[in-house]
Amino acid sequence: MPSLTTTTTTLILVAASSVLANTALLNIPTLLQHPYSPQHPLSAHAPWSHPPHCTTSHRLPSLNQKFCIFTSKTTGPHGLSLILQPQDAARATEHLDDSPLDTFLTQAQAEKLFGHGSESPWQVVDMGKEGKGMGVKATRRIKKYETFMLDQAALVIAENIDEALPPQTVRKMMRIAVERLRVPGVVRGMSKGGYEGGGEGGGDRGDGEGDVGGKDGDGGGDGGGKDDEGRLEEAIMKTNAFGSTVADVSARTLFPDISRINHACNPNSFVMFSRAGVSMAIKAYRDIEEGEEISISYLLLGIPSAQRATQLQRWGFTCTCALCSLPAPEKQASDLRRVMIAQSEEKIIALAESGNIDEAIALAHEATHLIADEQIHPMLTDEYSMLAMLYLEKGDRAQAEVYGRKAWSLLGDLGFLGTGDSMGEFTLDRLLGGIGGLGGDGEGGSGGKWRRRRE
Ligand SMILES: C[S@@+](CC[C@H](N)C(=O)[O-])C[C@H]1O[C@@H](n2cnc3c(N)ncnc32)[C@H](O)[C@@H]1O
Repeated sequence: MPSLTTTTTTLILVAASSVLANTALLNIPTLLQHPYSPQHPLSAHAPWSHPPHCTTSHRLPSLNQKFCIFTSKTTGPHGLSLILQPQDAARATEHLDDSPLDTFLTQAQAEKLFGHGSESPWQVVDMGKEGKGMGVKATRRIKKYETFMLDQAALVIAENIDEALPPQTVRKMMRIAVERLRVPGVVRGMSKGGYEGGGEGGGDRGDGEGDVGGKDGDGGGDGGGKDDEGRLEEAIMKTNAFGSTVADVSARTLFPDISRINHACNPNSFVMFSRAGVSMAIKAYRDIEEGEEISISYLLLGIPSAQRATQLQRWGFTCTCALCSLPAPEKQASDLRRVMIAQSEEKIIALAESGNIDEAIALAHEATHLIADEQIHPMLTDEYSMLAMLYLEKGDRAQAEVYGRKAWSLLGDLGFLGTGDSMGEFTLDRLLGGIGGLGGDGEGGSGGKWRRRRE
């Protein structure tokens, strides 16, 4: 099942993790008016607002695995439905109160975005003749590295459910999961190219609270329902969901606002997930002008055009972004640079492992120029970290510090070091310790120490 992927290939040190108690000081935005409450006051199924609706697998090798719909109507702006195995949902409850405000913004940033008199820096608009359906545009100038959009998941579904349950059962569960949200219309409206505002029980199927009445363990099999039941929700998840990890489970996750952002191969923005995987932020890669479309890459940054075209087929459109529309000779040159960047990592590691540190350094510098030419500067975090390691290996600690600092600074700008005070000061040891698998202990290349740990 295709889903959007995050775009960074960087050596991720630590994800945003700070929890700043800043919400009390703010004019709390709608986004946070309904925080998850472990003691759900209205529900006999606390922390859930509905009885879990469960279905058990009759298939090998997932025989007897139970998947249930767990809904908290009061989480986030629209409510949240999880379709997970019960033990995973239980683990997920520990994280559901992760407010995107706390995770992604300092107090000053939150005040700017949501404080008194502030207006949303983005809006969902019909992209008209461009043939992209809806999209998101900036309503004011957005600064490079500004975090300007937050969203909370409305629907999370375990990736492995398709192996355990028949498609019509999965579809029915999606339909019920959406129906149980406080604002089902916010999801259902995504298929019509516009969300008109749902409200309680919005959409065309009512609220559904009494509809399913699913008791835990009802073992409902494929249960009733027309065959086309849930096709709308299935289609929406197919084109709009992000791949993410929730409670250590691979999942498809729907973020109603952020899912409106269209693709560009060299986008102006990128996504960040919260540690819990149920909140998301959009950050600018560069300055964005008022009226400009917000774009993210659905694919890994830096891949050549043929690969991009193949992978984008999953979303059912032909890419016409600036990079895909280059004249043939320029596109070929771009592809060549991208292939060279991709190959450089293995070559640098091979050179380092065989003790050719100067050559490895020269190649890493060359890669930084190619990355700059391709305007995919987030990939520089890898090269700068490599250079820090290589210079350290060479015994040039001063240069190692220079490149280590560049890597640290870029990782911070890209949001990988948390926010505000939680970012901490740069030290080479901290950087290299965070990278883990990269070597550079000054003892020559051996034992695979140059291999990096990828997230
Ligand atoms: C995640 S949704 C984005 C929001 C969507 N445009 C809408 O109306 O809700 C992905 C879908 O948007 C469209 N899309 C996204 N980026 C596009 C692009 N660069 N060119 C054309 N269509 C695009 C495709 O139909 C794709 O399946």
